[in-house]
Amino acid sequence: MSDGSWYDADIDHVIISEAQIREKTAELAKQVSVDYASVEDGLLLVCVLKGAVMFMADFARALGRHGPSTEMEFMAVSSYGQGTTSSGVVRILKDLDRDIAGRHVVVVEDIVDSGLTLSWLLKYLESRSAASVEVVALFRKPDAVKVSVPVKYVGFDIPTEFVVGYGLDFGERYRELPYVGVLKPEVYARA
Ligand SMILES: O=P(O)(O)OC[C@H]1O[C@H](OP(=O)(O)OP(=O)(O)O)[C@H](O)[C@@H]1O
Ligand SMILES: Nc1nc2[nH]cnc2c(=O)[nH]1
Ligand SMILES: [Mg+2]
Repeated sequence: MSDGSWYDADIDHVIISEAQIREKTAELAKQVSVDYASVEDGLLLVCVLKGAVMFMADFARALGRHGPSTEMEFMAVSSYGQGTTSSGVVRILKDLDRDIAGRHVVVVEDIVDSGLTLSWLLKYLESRSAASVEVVALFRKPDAVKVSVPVKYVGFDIPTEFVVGYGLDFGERYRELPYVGVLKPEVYARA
C-alpha cells in the first residue's frame, strides 16, 4: 500500500497482494491447461460479471500462454446489490449469448462466499447441456464449504470478512484496486 493511490486511505489492511494474485493466477492457468490439454474444441470460459472481470482478463491471458484455445462468454448475476450480505436471491442480469451444449465449460468466479451464486449457476449451466462444467475461483471463504459447491480450482482461502478490490465492490466502488483488502469501519459508517 505504499504507492499512495487514492483508495489506500480507505483500506484497513491488505489480505492478498497484487503480486500474490499474479503468481496464483499463473499457477491456476497452468493446472487448467494440463487438465484440458486434450480438449479438441477448446475451452469455454464463462465469466461471472461483474466481480470476476479482472480475474477473467488475467486468467484468460495466462491460459493463452499454454493452451488450449479458449472462447469467452459473460454472464451477469447479482445477489449482493449495494450491501455486504447476500440477498439470497440470484438474479440474471445478462444471460449467455450462445448455446453451450456439448462444450467444456470453466466458470471463472472471483469469490465463493455463501456459495449461493455458484450453486445456482452450476445448476443453470448443467441444464443447458454442457459436456462438462468446472469452476475456477480466485477466493473462497469458509462458509462456502457448508454448501456443496464443487470448486475444482481455488486460488486462496480467505477469512470470513467482507473484502474489496480486484473486481470485488462495495456499493459498486473499489473494483479497480489491484489487491484485495478490508475496508476501514468508517467507510461503512459513511455509506
Ligand atoms: O457465494 P456468494 O455468497 O453467492 O457470493 C459470491 C458472489 O458475490 C459477488 O457478486 P455480487 O452479487 O456482489 O455481484 P457483482 O459481481 O456484480 O458485484 C461475487 O462476485 C460472487 O459472484
Ligand atoms: N465485495 C464483495 N463481494 C462479495 N460477495 C460475496 N462475498 C463478498 C465479499 O467479501 N466482498
Ligand atoms: Mg458485488
